[in-house]
Parts: sequence; C-alpha cells; structure tokens
Amino acid sequence: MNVLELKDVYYTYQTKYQREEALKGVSAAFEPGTLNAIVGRSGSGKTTLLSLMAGLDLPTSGQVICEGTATDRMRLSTYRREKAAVIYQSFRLIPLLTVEENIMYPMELRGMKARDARARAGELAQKVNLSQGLLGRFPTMLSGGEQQRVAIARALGMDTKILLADEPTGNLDTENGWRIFELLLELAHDMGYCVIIVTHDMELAGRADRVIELRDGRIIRDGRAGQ
Ligand SMILES: Nc1ncnc2c1ncn2[C@@H]1O[C@H](COP(=O)(O)OP(=O)(O)OP(=O)(O)O)[C@@H](O)[C@H]1O
Repeated sequence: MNVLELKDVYYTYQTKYQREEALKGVSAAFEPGTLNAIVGRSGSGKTTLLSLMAGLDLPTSGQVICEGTATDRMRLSTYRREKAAVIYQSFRLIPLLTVEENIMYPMELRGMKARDARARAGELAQKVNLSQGLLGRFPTMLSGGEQQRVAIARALGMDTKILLADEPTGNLDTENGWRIFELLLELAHDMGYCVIIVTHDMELAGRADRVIELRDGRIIRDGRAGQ
C-alpha cells in the first residue's frame, strides 16, 4: 500500500521575467517501511520535488496524494503538521531552546501537555541514540551529528508516517553521515516510516532501498539500488 503518490507532477517557477519548468511529469509511489533516495545533478528538480511532498506548495499540475487524499484537497498547513515531517541539512534547531525543548516543541504546538511531551522527548532521544545527558544542553554545544539526531527526534515527535530529508548528511563528515543514514534506514525498516531523502552522495544512495534519479525535471531512473 502506498503512503505517498506523485501523479504526473509538473512545477513551474514563474518570476517576473522568466519561467522555469522545474518538474515535468513526475510520477512515483512510495511505500511505508522503505528508504528512498532522490539523486540527480544540480538543478534537476530534487529540492522542488521534496518541497511539494513536504506540502510547502502545490504542483502547477498533477497531484501529490497522501493516503488517498491529494494535497490540493486539504489545507497545506494541516498536511505539514500531520503528514510529513522534514529534516534539513542545516538541522534548523532553535538555538535558544535546549535539546529537550527542541524535541518537545512540535508536540506542545499540537497541544500535548508539557509533562507528556517531556516524557516522549526522552523516549525519542533514546530512539535516535542521544544520551540523556545531552538533553539539557543548547544545540550549539553539540556536534553536527548530535544536532542532526535532535532534528530527527523532533521530526519523529510530529507522529507522521512520512519523513523527508533534504541532504541530511550534507553537513556531516563521512562517518557521522553514515551513522545518520543508518538511523534513517532503521526508522524505515524497524518502525515502518516512509523515508525519502535527497542526496548528492551516490554511495549512500546505493544503500537505499530505491533510487530515483532526476534529470531536467524528469525521472530517468527508478529502481532498487544497484539496478
Ligand atoms: N525560487 C526559484 N525561482 C526560479 N527558479 C527556481 C527557483 N528554485 C529553483 N529554481 C529552478 O528550478 C530548477 C530545479 O531546482 P531545484 O532546486 O529543485 O534543483 P536541485 O536538483 O535540488 O538542485 P541542487 O542539487 O543544486 O540543490 C533549477 O533550474 C532551478 O534554477
């Protein structure tokens, strides 16, 4: 069963002076329990595609369908809150909040009581292998790999089935990059998340369950790693 489906998706950036067709008829379906890598050279449309799956905008034509409902049939803010959590290359943690508060933040926004959110934050920290001793620190007092784990724990607190990540290892050294990739793989295989990452790292992509390659806004390869 698909959790997310792209149906003939087109996206055009229209500025005052020019028109850029970034996606030209992209179709694909994504299943829970899988890690999918989107690759392609610079400007091929990867970030644009991820943005549509994240509900930041609607396709110019075509549909992004999540669990049977197209994003143009729901409020995008609801979609973003309930359906797809995003992890960024630059972590995007809130510097004035502690690690624990960063993880709690989206849960509290959803109306969870502070006590429950704190307990859940502790569980999620454990899930992403962040030691409890780090919970009281501020993000700047952590390594890049640790900060990305906090960002992943925060995303898990959104309770979505879809996890999107734009270059999640892009700011990390090779070893930490692999560790984060392995964590994402575990979240897909052991916890059933549908994980979709954009990456320039072909070695990492080769370990994903599936690799989708874009060129000039079209899919030119879609298959299991190594095919
Ligand atoms: N805000 C924008 N306004 C106009 N054109 C844009 C905008 N953002 C992206 N584009 C264009 O859309 C196309 C796809 O861009 P996109 O950022 O999706 O590619 P990408 O594969 O993620 O590239 P990179 O690997 O360099 O991040 C490119 O031709 C780009 O110049």
